Amino acid sequence: MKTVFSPLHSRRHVKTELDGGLLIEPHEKPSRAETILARVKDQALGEILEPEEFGLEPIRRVHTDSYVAFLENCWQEWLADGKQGEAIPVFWAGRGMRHREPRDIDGRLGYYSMGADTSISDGTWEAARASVNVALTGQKLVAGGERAAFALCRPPGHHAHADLFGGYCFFNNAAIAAQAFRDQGYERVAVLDVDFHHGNGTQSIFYGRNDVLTISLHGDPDLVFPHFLGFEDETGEGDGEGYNLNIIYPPGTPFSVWREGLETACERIAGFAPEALVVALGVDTFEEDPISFFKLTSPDYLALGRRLEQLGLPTLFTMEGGYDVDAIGVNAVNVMQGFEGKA
Ligand SMILES: NCCCCCC(=O)NO
Ligand SMILES: [Mg+2]
Ligand SMILES: [Zn+2]
Repeated sequence: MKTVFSPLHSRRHVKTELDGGLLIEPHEKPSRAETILARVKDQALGEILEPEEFGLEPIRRVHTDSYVAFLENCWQEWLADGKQGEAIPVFWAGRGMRHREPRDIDGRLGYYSMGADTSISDGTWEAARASVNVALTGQKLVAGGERAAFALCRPPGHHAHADLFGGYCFFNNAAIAAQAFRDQGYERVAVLDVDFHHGNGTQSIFYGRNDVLTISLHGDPDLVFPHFLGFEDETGEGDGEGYNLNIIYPPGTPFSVWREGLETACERIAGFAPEALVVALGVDTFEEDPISFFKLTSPDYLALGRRLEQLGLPTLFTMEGGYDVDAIGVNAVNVMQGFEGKA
């Protein structure tokens, strides 16, 4: 299987993450991608390619122009406002307030975000753009005939809405790739999110549509991020009614239980009969993940990959979460090797 990787991921190098009232070293750190890349090489998974440049048009097929412009200029606006630290949203429109775009950078940061966990600094824009190019290069490989490709995306994307960043995400790499398939004539595309967290961004982007089926297995949002979306009664709206599926599990869920949800998801995908599959691959479902509460083990990711291959679909994997850096390489590459038949 080919892997797409961009050294530009390292331009995303924020030093802070607001967590528990402290500014901690971000969980979403450069070593995540480097560790996965090292495992890809160690396992000789296949050729490693740098991404092509696809420009802003594919991004604008999913994200609003104003949001794209905000992300491009945010850091400079923050500096121009005389701020000393990294850009962190702190003000949002609460209930009864107005959802309008302010001119002040503090207001704009809140207007375009869903939380304060995702600091911005120089290079965030470049890294987020490169991550989209990684996903789109993987999509091009699959559209060009590869059975599957691994888009080693960093920063991740599945929490990003059309005009919201957060959960360490800026551009929704999986959604942009799914839309690229659609724009290239694929009638139906499925996005399966196996990250521990709900793919709220992906859900929201396609919520009213029946050409892209969105499914996510995740920890109960009553207990974890994104907190305010991802419940099982969210099944789509309008033409999209029935084309969104959320499968929720409690703390301590092992693979033996989680795989039942995977089976439900696979059956729904088979019934939808898509022409391509995008897998938003987070491995924060791992038993040792520092911010999650499922109990998957490293061999389980081999079984996950094998099950996904049995769908028989052209498949693009976009890297999402996973924060046990010691294990992230084995776990992510196990999915690819399981897909390719490794026991
Ligand atoms: N800081 C709150 C948790 C952010 C979730 C990040 C993630 O892994 N999403 O898939
Ligand atoms: Mg998920
Ligand atoms: Zn996650």
